[in-house]
Amino acid sequence: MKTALDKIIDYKREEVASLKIKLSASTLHSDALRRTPPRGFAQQMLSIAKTDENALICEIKRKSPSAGNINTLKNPILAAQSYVDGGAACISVLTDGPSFGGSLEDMIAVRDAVSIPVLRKDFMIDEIQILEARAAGADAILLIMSVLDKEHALSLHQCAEDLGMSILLEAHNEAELEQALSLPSPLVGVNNRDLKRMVTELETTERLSSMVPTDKLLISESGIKTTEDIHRLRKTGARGFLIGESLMKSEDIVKSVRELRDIK
Ligand SMILES: O=C(O)c1ccccc1NCC(=O)[C@H](O)[C@H](O)COP(=O)(O)O
Repeated sequence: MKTALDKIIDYKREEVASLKIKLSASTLHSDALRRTPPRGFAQQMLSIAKTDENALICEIKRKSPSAGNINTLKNPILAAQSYVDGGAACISVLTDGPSFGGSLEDMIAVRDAVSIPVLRKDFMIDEIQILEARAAGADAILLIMSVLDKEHALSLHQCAEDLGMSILLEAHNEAELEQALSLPSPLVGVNNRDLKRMVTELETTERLSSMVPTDKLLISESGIKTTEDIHRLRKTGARGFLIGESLMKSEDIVKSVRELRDIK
């Protein structure tokens, strides 16, 4: 049976095919190069983590396959501004429509409204999506190891790097993490959510953390809700945290971000 992730990748292939009919890679490439250079997403994460503070990537997320509706979010800019006021290091904006209710327009609006780096969170399988992301202003992209073999991940990594973007590499198990660690980006995310079984366990970061060398920044992703969760994850050496649902559901986003950021 197909998992939610398999279904997402199926329709991403269709989206990529239509994008290629609608826009040429060379036009997108010129648009991407005409943009002002990307904000340093990796630099921002690394410099905060170096001070032993928590570098939070706060996510704009309306709905998800695991949670259903999270926040109708009429204006993503308001949430993004609260993230900035709370002290987020960077912002991630889900741009997938069918499963997450996001759009590239959300990312553009957020990127224009804030001055911190912004990641286009989507399921990247083709260079054209990366060109589209940079042409729209994105500073960083996510590469999910479970949907890319090593060669494919390396070529997408190269494409993003050539455009000056930062790359967050995501792994959920030992083999994926090995693949992520073989790539140059210093940002290594361990996703606590098993995207195939849709189960979220913070133990995943605890189990895999010892594989991550000190010259990489370990970023724990998904299922992070409380100050206790951050306490627990900091013990693994993680100083980066990617948080969506719990912040999107918070009644006071600024306060929640501040609390999670300030935990030592
Ligand atoms: O969140 C999902 O249900 C999901 C399902 C299938 C593929 C990806 C999915 N999530 C993407 C993410 O990586 C999370 O949005 C991110 O790590 C934040 O997680 P959370 O704090 O649990 O919202």
